[in-house]
Order: sequence, then C-alpha cells, then structure tokens
Amino acid sequence: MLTVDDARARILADATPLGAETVPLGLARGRVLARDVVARRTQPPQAMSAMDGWALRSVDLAEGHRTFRVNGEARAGEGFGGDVGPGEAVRIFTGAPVPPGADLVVIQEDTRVTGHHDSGAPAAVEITGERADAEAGDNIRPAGIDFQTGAVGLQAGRGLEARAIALAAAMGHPWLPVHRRPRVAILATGDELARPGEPLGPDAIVDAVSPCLTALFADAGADVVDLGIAPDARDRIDAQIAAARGADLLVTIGGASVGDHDLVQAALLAAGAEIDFWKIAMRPGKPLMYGRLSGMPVLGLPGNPVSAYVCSLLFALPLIDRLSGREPRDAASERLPLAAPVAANAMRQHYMRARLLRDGDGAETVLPVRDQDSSLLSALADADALILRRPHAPAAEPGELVDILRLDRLD
Ligand SMILES: Nc1nc2c(c(=O)[nH]1)N[C@H]1C(S)=C(S)[C@@H](COP(=O)(O)OP(=O)(O)OC[C@H]3O[C@@H](n4cnc5c(N)ncnc54)[C@H](O)[C@@H]3O)O[C@H]1N2
Ligand code: MOO
Repeated sequence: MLTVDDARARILADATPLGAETVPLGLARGRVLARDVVARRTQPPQAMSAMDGWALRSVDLAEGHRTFRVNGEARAGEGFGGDVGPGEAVRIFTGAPVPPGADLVVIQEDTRVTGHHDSGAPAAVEITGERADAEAGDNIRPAGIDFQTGAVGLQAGRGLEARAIALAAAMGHPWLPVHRRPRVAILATGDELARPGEPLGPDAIVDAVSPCLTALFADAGADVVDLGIAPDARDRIDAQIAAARGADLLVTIGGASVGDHDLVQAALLAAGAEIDFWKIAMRPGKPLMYGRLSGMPVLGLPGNPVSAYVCSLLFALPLIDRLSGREPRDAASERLPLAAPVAANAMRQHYMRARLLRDGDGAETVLPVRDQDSSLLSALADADALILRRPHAPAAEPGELVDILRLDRLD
C-alpha cells in the first residue's frame, strides 16, 4: 500500500496554481500574488520631516548660530515653496517636504520662539537644547528611502496579509493580480444521511462531514460548492458527479470502501475518471482515493467522519494551498512525552487522537484518547493533537517521546 508521504507527493505532483484574476485591495486579504508588485512611485517622493520642529542648515549650527530668522512654514501636503538661506529656519511638521537649502530638522522641544510677527506667526527661533551632536540629515527621511519607482515590493507567490496590502497600496496599486480561489465541490454519499436538523428515521445519521469540510476548505481560501447528499444509487451519484464539472477539485465523502453499496469509484470511472491510487497505509483513512476527471483532481474520502477529517488535513488542504498559489502546508510535527502507554503499531501510519496535558510547571505531555474508533466525533472535538505513529513503531511507555501534530495549527 502507498505510504502517506507518497500519496501526498502524488496528489501535489500534477497540481499547479490556478490562473490569475484582478481583485481590489479590499478583497485581497488571504489571496496569493500571481505577479510581482512593482512600485509605481517613489516613497517618500521627496525628503520629508520625521518630526515637528524647525528646518535649517547644519552648517549654521556648526558655525555656532543659535538664533534663526523664521521665513515660513512647511506642513504635510503643502511645502514651503522657497529655499532656506543662511541664518534662516522654516517651521516644519511631521510629513512635510523639507525645503531646499535645509538639511536638518531640530525638534521643537529643543527650541524656543523668541519673536513674533504682527500676525502672531513666529519671527525668530532660538535653539535651546544641546545641539553639539546635530548632523545633516537629522530627523529627515530622504527621498526614496522606503522604495523607489520600479522596485519589486512583493514577489509573485507572496500571501497577502494586511502589511503586504499596505505596501502594495503605498506603491500605487488599487487592485492586485492574484491566483483564483479554488472552487471545491463536496459530495456526500449514503442512503443513511440527512442534513443537520432534518427529521431522522431510526436508520439515519446526520451528515456531519460536509459542514466540517466546508469549514476547513473555506478557511483555506476555497469557494466551496456543496453538492448535497447523493443516495447509494449509481444514477444519483452519476448525476451529482456531472454537476461537479467546472470545479477545480471534487471531494467525495463515503462509498469509498469495498462494500456492495460503495459506488463512488465505479461512478467516477464511468464518468471517465482516471484513478491514480486507492487505499493507502494510513489509519484512519485507508480507503482514500485520488484521481482526475477531465483534468479536475478528485479526492474520494472515506465516510467515517474522523477519517474524512484527517485525510482532509493531510491531503485536501495542501492541495487547496497549491491550487491557490501557496506553498502546500506541511503537517510539521514536534515531539512530546507520552502520558500513557501506546501499543505497537501495525503497518498503517496511525494518526491517534490525543489530548495535551500541562503539569504544574507548564510542561506538556500527550494522552491518547481511549477509543480510537474513526466514527467518534466527540473524541475528535475533545482532541488537541494527533499522535503520529509510523508504520511498525514499537510499543511506547509513558515519558517516551512521540511525534505530534497540533490540531489548532492545522484546521
Ligand atoms: N470489509 C471492509 N470493510 C471496511 C473497510 C475494509 O477495508 N474492509 N474499511 C473500513 C474503513 S477503514 C473505513 S474508513 C470505512 C470507509 O468506508 P466508506 O468510505 O465506504 O464509507 P461509508 O461506508 O459510506 O461510511 C462509513 C461510515 O461513515 C458514515 N458516514 C458516511 N458519510 C458520512 C457523513 N457525510 N457524515 C457522517 N457520517 C458519515 C457511514 O454512515 C458509516 O458509518 O469502511 C470500513 N469498512
Ligand atoms: O481508515 Mo478507516 O478510516 O480506519 O476508519
């Protein structure tokens, strides 16, 4: 049987990022750039003051001048308009262009206005602070110090968080080229299934997996199309598979195993799908199936809810990442000591549901839940982590280190 790693590699091998579309900045959060973002402008466009104070010439200070004639004002959005000459100062505010001639801003806390015009505007200013260390450039942001026209600010493949959006905006881009969001169709199968809240017969259970996958996939950036529940009848499954056309990924739930009513694979084959693999060395999740239908990847998940969930974490989410233009997430593991013994593992890589315990010193240990049945949603909801047991791993005692995956980092 195929290993988990090989299955992941096969699924990702022929998946490529979807094409580009243009979205306004306000909708760009979480998307992935399809092309580099190049600055359309220089920032700051000219030298700007970083402080409120007085713009003057450093050479005057070096020559011992302490009192300056005030010849105007520069504010953010409106420069002074003239030059600063010897013995002159311009009142300046944070974000204002530094007038030509001035090469230094003295902060206002180090000064005192010593004379006023009739209008009340300052006429003279004295430097009161110790300015021995004043240097040309003090409190001035040079033109282009942030970025210059033509600079690549953000590279293709970059995920767009708030700070990347800020840079793109500052570079003069009201909209951005991003990879299209994957359209993911979900199809549940099974005569026994009903929607949450629907009246249930004695043989029925609620389709808990579709809402679970919808949440997982939407959070990963997919546009989810829920195709509903197909009963275990070929014509109905055929019809719903046909309805998936146009999606970028079809995920089926259930009907993947070997029972007489497990019809999904036959329906896919009849629709022209090529099955790449079926069944992998994994627990839960053995009957996982992967193939392509007219170029669209198809993941056939086992119906047991825990199996469908774990398979989604390990295979569907990385595939959605790749289609979205993102680096496929890897289930990075860490090692923690066991809080209870675990038995030797058989040939399937086992993802055991487990709880993280914290002792008085804050040290963590990991406790496998008692019943690892893949139908148990309450145990899954209680779990904080999966213990990763490699094929044929020997039994392990409390205190021994095991690999774990934290669920809050995955889902
Ligand atoms: N003889 C064998 N029987 C089974 C094998 C096997 O190798 N030989 N594999 C077992 C394993 S492992 C799994 S996992 C399941 C997978 O079965 P299917 O994918 O065919 O799924 P179903 O039979 O349709 O359902 C299994 C189970 O899950 C419930 N289910 C299905 N869909 C949903 C849903 N959307 N929400 C909630 N629960 C769902 C369904 O009622 C069944 O109880 O097969 C084993 N059998
Ligand atoms: O693989 Mo099944 O998913 O063990 O329950």
